[in-house]
Amino acid sequence: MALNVKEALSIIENLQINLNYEIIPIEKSINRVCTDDIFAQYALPKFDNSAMDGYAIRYEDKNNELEIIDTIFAGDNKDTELKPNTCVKIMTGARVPKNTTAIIPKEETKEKNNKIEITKNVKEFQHIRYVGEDIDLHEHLIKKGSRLNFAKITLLSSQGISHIKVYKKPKIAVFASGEELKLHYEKIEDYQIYNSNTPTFLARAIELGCEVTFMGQAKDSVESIKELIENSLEADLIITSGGVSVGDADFTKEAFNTLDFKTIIDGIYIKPGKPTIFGKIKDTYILNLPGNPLASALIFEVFGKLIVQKLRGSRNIFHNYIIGKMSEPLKNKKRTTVIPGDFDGEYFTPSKKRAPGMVNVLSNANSMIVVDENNDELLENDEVKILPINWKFFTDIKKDFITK
Ligand SMILES: Nc1nc2c(c(=O)[nH]1)N[C@H]1C(S)=C(S)[C@@H](COP(=O)(O)OP(=O)(O)OC[C@H]3O[C@@H](n4cnc5c(N)ncnc54)[C@H](O)[C@@H]3O)O[C@H]1N2
Ligand code: MOO
Repeated sequence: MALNVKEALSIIENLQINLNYEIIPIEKSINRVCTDDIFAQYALPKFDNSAMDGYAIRYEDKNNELEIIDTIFAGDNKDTELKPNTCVKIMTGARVPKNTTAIIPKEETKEKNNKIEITKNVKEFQHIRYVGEDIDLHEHLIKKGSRLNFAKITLLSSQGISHIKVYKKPKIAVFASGEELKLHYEKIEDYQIYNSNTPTFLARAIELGCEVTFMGQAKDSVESIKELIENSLEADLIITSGGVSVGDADFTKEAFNTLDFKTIIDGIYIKPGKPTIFGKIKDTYILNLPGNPLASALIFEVFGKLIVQKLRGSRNIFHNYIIGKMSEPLKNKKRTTVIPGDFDGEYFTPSKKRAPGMVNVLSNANSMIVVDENNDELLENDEVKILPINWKFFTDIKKDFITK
């Protein structure tokens, strides 16, 4: 029996998955998910140091002439101590001498005969970077299940962590079925169409951090589909499309059933894409999406992406959204509906053409909204929850992005 959207999402949220891990150099960990919480093993800064090239002084001496008693460079290991009416020439990043309570930038001093005079107001403790003000010792730096990106790599390298334990990339196998389909590099007859779904899911799974295998294309026979499924059982997830509705050539379900397929979801009350099937053979999950290209792509965005997040070991297994406004009104029929569209940073404009069988929709859409079955009309300027699809957030319109 078909499930509603919340029920289907909750099943995905609660999937119990055994994840494998590996240890890799941090430079190679971009977009991977870490298996453990990571805590700081060093405070940062490790020692009180200067934020400016200039002079370390005792604050109470600020109005006096100060004798330069030493010079300290970043990386020096000196234990110089400031005595009354002395100062130390210091470079940015160098450890401050004992008793330092202010750093005076070079350009705020006059130097003559190995002495300095301060020419500007001084605040106590100015330009000193204190131990631990950036990172405390034992601070929780990275949460288990976080995606590693350049900024997390900043943290890891600043701690001298060279290798990190990450979950293995999920293995995704993709194939399609349908006698009318030809692969994009094959010759095509007038009565045939190109298989655009398989390359779509291969590309999307790579974008989402998976390792993909293209398994080929099944013919419309139980035997052929069965062979492809059996060949794909090393994968963590098989994504296939087509053959899920009630047509005479829809053999996918039958092929699954001969292979001890355990159904987890059999249909979701959503439009498009109601005839979606999700299940498992042994340890391999199978997402059988509808053949219609837009329907399958949108179902993948709403449900498939979260399955991938689970398989990646990510802690982020829920959709997030941005609030925007409708740029135009929209009618909704009595079904929870996924509407692709374009969000310009303020307004969401539904894609003009969006029939389930179309291919020319998502290349011009950066996001989607999911409209509740009980909401039969959205008006212009109504607030909506916008979920990202292609979300790099650059635009072809030059905008003034400075907050004034
Ligand atoms: N009598 C009914 N007919 C249909 C129903 C229904 O409830 N009762 N549901 C409709 C809905 S909704 C959908 S969605 C489709 C699902 O069909 P299938 O998943 O069985 O897919 P196919 O019949 O194989 O193909 C549907 C459509 O998509 C094209 N297609 C399939 N695979 C690909 C591919 N890899 N690349 C590009 N295009 C593909 C295929 O040529 C068909 O046009 O069923 C409705 N019918
Ligand atoms: O709901 Mo079907 O999945 O219209 O395309």
